[in-house]
Amino acid sequence: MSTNRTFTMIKPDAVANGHIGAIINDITAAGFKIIALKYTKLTDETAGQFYAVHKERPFYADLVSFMSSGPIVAAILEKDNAIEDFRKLIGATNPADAAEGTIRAKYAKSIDANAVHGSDSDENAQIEGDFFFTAAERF
Ligand SMILES: Nc1ncnc2c1ncn2[C@@H]1O[C@H](COP(=O)(O)OP(=O)(O)OP(=O)(O)O)[C@@H](O)[C@H]1O
Repeated sequence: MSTNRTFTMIKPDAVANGHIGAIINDITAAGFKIIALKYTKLTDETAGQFYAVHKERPFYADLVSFMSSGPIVAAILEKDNAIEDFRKLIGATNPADAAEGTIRAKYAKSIDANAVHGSDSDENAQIEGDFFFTAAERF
């Protein structure tokens, strides 16, 4: 299992608000290399599968319907210390708590519409990347 990769999604709010380019620019400027990239849309079913770990949480239904409400961008990123550095780059889950200059501080509106996803472990980065990309789609 790779320890230098993470998985991200630019969520429907940030796509709808025209922030794809700015967010990808912030990501590459921070030293992440794009290994795979896809503009796509989740259905209720695929969003439910992706977030199955949160099934028992009170916000699960809202999260699934939000994540399938519009197109997203999915990507696998590579950098030393990718998981931790990417979570620093995006900031706290709730943009109200996100440090100045982080992606969520700049582009997110609320805890549910929080602009981006970042994997929380090497294991989940692998699982989440595999959810969206075949081996032939990684470069
Ligand atoms: N209290 C909440 N109310 C509404 N949505 C929430 C709440 N907590 C988390 N979420 C949503 O569920 C997602 C997953 O929650 P988690 O606790 O894994 O946060 P995270 O790891 O910072 O976010 P992500 O997994 O998207 O990077 C969050 O990004 C957010 O969109």
